[in-house]
Amino acid sequence: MGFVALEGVGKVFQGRTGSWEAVRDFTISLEEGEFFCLLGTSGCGKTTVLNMLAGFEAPTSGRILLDGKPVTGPGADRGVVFQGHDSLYDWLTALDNIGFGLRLRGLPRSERRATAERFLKMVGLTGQGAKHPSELSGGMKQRIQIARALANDPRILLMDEPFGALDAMTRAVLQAELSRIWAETKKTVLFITHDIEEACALATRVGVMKRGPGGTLKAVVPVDLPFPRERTSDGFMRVFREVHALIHEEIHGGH
Ligand SMILES: Nc1ncnc2c1ncn2[C@@H]1O[C@H](COP(=O)(O)OP(=O)(O)OP(=O)(O)O)[C@@H](O)[C@H]1O
Repeated sequence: MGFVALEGVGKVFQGRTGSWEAVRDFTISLEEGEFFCLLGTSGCGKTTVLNMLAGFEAPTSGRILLDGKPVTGPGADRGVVFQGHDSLYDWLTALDNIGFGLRLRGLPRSERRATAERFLKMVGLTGQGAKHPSELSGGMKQRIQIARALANDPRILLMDEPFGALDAMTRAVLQAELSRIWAETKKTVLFITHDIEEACALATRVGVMKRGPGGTLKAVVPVDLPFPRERTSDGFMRVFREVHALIHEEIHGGH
């Protein structure tokens, strides 16, 4: 069994207009240290899968195990990074945002500060720690979110389209930074994106989902290319085309 195991996981939401099967029979096993990108068309259930692993939503069928133990709710062993920046606390400085989880865990101020500074540096923002979120650019806020998640030393990083709202240039820079940080920290990452190129640039494996209702894993493509990825290389193009074909079928109705 892998470090993370989703076994026959399903989710049916009960809403005002009836029930909706968001995810059906989703099974995947992730090795420790792997970077798994989950791709799929809008509404196929990607966020629902991530939310269940994060412990924000309970599966209605199947089970989820982290290091052999069932996931029953959120925990410090999982760090979550979202697309928006709303999850940063505006009344705290960037440094205090990074150290927030450490404060909750009761670490002394000096230790918190040293750890927060270390992660501020890791995301390339040394010297910017005294700024508040409203004084930071979108890219900087995403860096702070990543630093905050890492400062808590989670076993796995769960990232839901973290670069989705950024311009193409900032996005490319942050992709490169994340790839470097991943290599440095050896964290396991589950990364959701709509962007095929982003997935092929970052992942050790790309999972493509079938469209909903009842979104499920359709195929897993290993990306056996060295880092940093050369996006114009033949190998990259080959993987890109393979993933693109899988997504294309979902958009255009093939099954
Ligand atoms: N709390 C909820 N109650 C009812 N239905 C929900 C709820 N959350 C999600 N859904 C439905 O489940 C399906 C999957 O949603 P989800 O957000 O997981 O998709 P996604 O693949 O992440 O989409 P996107 O790429 O657009 O963010 C959608 O049809 C959505 O409307």
